[in-house]
Amino acid sequence: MHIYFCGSIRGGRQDVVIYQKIVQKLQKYGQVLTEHVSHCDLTEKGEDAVQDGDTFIHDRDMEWLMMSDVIIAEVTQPSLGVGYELGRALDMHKKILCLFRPSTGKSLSAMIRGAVDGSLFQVRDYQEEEVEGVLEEYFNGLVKV
Ligand SMILES: O=c1[nH]c(=O)n([C@H]2C[C@H](O)[C@@H](COP(=O)(O)O)O2)cc1CO
Repeated sequence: MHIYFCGSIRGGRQDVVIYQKIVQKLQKYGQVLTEHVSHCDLTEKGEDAVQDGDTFIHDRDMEWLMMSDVIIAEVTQPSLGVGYELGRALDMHKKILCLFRPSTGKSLSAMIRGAVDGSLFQVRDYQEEEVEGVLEEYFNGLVKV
């Protein structure tokens, strides 16, 4: 299974430790194409060492998105890039799970929570310590579909 993980980069790296926890768990279910999003040495400048810069990043990520069977996004830290990825993935009719932590006091964008459709596009509110269980539940549910 190809898994696309979305998390904030230029939007801010405050949640990178949670991204690491999520990616480690996701790797039990398949290949995480965007593993770099969880690397603690990736700063909010982004992958500035990549040749051809932002066009390369965008085109590579869109290709990975197309190849993906499922998209998992941590959406607590708002990110333009993650919002864009989710909109594109929705148009591709991909299975999408957005993870949000209300305990931060933040309010998730209506353009994400309001996109929930009861099947392909899901939002799950969670607490940090629950994240592995939430992912297990989601992937066990996918197997049954
Ligand atoms: O260097 C990068 N590499 C990369 O893969 N991305 C993708 C993956 C992330 O899920 C998302 C983060 O977007 P943003 O940088 O706007 O927070 O965009 C984004 C950047 C920088 O914008």
